[in-house]
Amino acid sequence: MTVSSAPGKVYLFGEHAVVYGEPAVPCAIERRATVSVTARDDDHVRVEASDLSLDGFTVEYAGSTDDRPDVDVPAGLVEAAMGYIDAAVEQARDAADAPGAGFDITVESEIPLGAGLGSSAAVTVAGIDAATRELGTTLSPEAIADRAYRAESAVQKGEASRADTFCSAVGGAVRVEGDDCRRIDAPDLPIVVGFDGGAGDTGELVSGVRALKERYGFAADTVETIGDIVRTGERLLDPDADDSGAGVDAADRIAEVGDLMNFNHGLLESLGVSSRSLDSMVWAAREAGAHGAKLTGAGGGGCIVALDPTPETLTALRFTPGCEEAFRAELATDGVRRLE
Ligand SMILES: Nc1ncnc2c1ncn2[C@@H]1O[C@H](COP(=O)(O)OP(=O)(O)OP(=O)(O)O)[C@@H](O)[C@H]1O
Ligand SMILES: C[C@@](O)(CCO)CC(=O)[O-]
Ligand SMILES: [Mg+2]
Repeated sequence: MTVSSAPGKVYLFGEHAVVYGEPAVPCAIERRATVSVTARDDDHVRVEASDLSLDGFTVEYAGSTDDRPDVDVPAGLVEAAMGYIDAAVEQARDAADAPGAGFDITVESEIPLGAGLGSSAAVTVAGIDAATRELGTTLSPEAIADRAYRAESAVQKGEASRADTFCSAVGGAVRVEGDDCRRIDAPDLPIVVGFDGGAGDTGELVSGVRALKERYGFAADTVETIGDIVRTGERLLDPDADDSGAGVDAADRIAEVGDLMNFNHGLLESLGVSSRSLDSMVWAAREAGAHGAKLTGAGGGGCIVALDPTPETLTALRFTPGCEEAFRAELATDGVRRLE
């Protein structure tokens, strides 16, 4: 058996705009998906993903193409839910030049699904890494990132950037602009996450932004302005990379990163990807004294990210109607981790 894990992420800034070639800065967080893979004698794929919940159903299923799960859920839903694992298996078979390889796969995850914390990227990255190693091929984190991007892109019908998968594969804070992906130095950030218990559909939300952008010039400008926020923010995170932020006190720089996150949230809201519960968690964090707060990931529901070194935001979120869970998130310095 081969076991790999990969982290989820929050976006400090840049989601959605990154799909159109603007830069984005996601940060990996210590919430992981763990995938265990054992090669089979035949070409079947059996998947156990017990925390996969589909509109209120929790299913445990087996089979990739032939023996689909025996549950009372429409086949299309299961197909959609299994897409990332199927795509990861395809990438691993291709990388190891073993088109007929079969696997028993178990997925365990601490990352809520569809909530903006990159569960799909983490499952895909860990799945590709474990399955390729099980077949005797070891890829670099960058090669895993590239294959995971191709897998996510296929499932999301081309509506994906490299940001989530690169961040999950290499860990830390990263900067992604088109095909240019790199790790960046970032200070230790006091990250707090609020989760409304809900989810958004990444593909649908991305299409919504695309439609607005095609219809209105000012929506296209909004996407470009998000890029400007990222270009300003990255100089604050890593003043050594560019001396425009040098000489500014570290605490002041983190406070300014918070201002930029607030600005970024407003623009995401105007692009139609926020929700009432995300907005109310953002406001709860701001009123509690957070440096800044914004939705993270595709939006529509799910998580917000705030910066606050004090316990105030965490406490306020826990008392905010609509917030189901709030936690402090450690930056994950490791990306994909090889456990067995
Ligand atoms: N534990 C898991 N087991 C199996 N599949 C999972 C698991 N976690 C996530 N997935 C897959 O990822 C899908 C969710 O991906 P989606 O991109 O919609 O949200 P996300 O990655 O959590 O958030 P975002 O992309 O906004 O950061 C699930 O529907 C499922 O197909
Ligand atoms: C909305 C989006 O920018 C981030 C989802 O976590 C989509 C993507 O980059 O693939
Ligand atoms: Mg995703």
